[in-house]
Amino acid sequence: MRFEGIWFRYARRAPWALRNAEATVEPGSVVVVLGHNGAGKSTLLQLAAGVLRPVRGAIRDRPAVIGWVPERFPATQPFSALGYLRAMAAVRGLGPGAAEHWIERLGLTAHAGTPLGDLSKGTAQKVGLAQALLTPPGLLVLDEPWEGLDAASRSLIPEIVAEVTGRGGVVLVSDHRGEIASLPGALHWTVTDGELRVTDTPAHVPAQSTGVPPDEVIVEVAVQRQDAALAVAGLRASGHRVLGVRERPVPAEPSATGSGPATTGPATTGPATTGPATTGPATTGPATTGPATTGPVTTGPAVTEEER
Ligand SMILES: Nc1ncnc2c1ncn2[C@@H]1O[C@H](COP(=O)(O)OP(=O)(O)OP(=O)(O)O)[C@@H](O)[C@H]1O
Repeated sequence: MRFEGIWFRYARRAPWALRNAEATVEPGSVVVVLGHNGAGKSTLLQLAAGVLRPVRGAIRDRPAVIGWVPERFPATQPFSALGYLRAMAAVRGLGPGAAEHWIERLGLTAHAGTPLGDLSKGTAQKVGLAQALLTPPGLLVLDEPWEGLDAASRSLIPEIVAEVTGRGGVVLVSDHRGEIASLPGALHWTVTDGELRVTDTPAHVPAQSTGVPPDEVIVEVAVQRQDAALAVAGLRASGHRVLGVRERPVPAEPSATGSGPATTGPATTGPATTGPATTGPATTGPATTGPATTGPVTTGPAVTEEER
């Protein structure tokens, strides 16, 4: 997925909330978007999700299925938690059981019958997360997902992130609380006063930060694009940890840090996997492309004017 020269502002003469953002994110990657309050993180994430449209520039190769969890889940609708998720599942053409699965998985059973408006912030946040996951997303956008979650629930986020990237999906997540440490291997983008900098590319992620202990090695393999999800699942089933899925090999010599595409180099290559043994054919970069079909929530999309 590529951000090509994205400019955005909320009104015709308002200051630019995002200026000329350029970046590329490869299939199977996690990007943590860092920055101060008001820097433009949520704006960038909403553009990524297709909730906002760029005033200038374009987002290319966005996965077809998008899950978006906004910073604040809009809990003002006349549904119970389960009723809401069932309605969202029905909208997406899912059979019975999808809502119940996520109610159980996210520990929401005790709140299934509670009206959305009566849920605590953290519980409402989990309902927001559940709706984004009803259909497995190729792009999952999480705006401050840890906000309001208790210690026991926080580990859900890395688990879910790993599941999405393991299928070759992309996860963009904003973080101003320093929870980034729980997402080893994540890339870092920093937004400062509307300017996006890619502060960590795959070539710059030290092996240590991918959480590879000394008794493990990283094995890079390439597989056919269409086999990626299966290969990732196979590697996991064999007890290996899949660190990522990407389109291109990491350059031998790290290039300079700075803004611009997250990776460079010719196409192909699979993800890095770790484990005691080398596996056979393995993983790689699926890249679902196509139009953005945001799947989530309840607030109406804030679509802006074409050009201001
Ligand atoms: N709906 C809106 N209408 C007008 N201006 C907005 C709107 N949403 C955000 N802004 C402005 O756009 C700029 C970027 O805001 P944004 O919410 O993207 O920042 P952020 O980095 O996500 O901040 P935080 O960490 O506080 O959530 C800010 O100046 C903000 O005031």
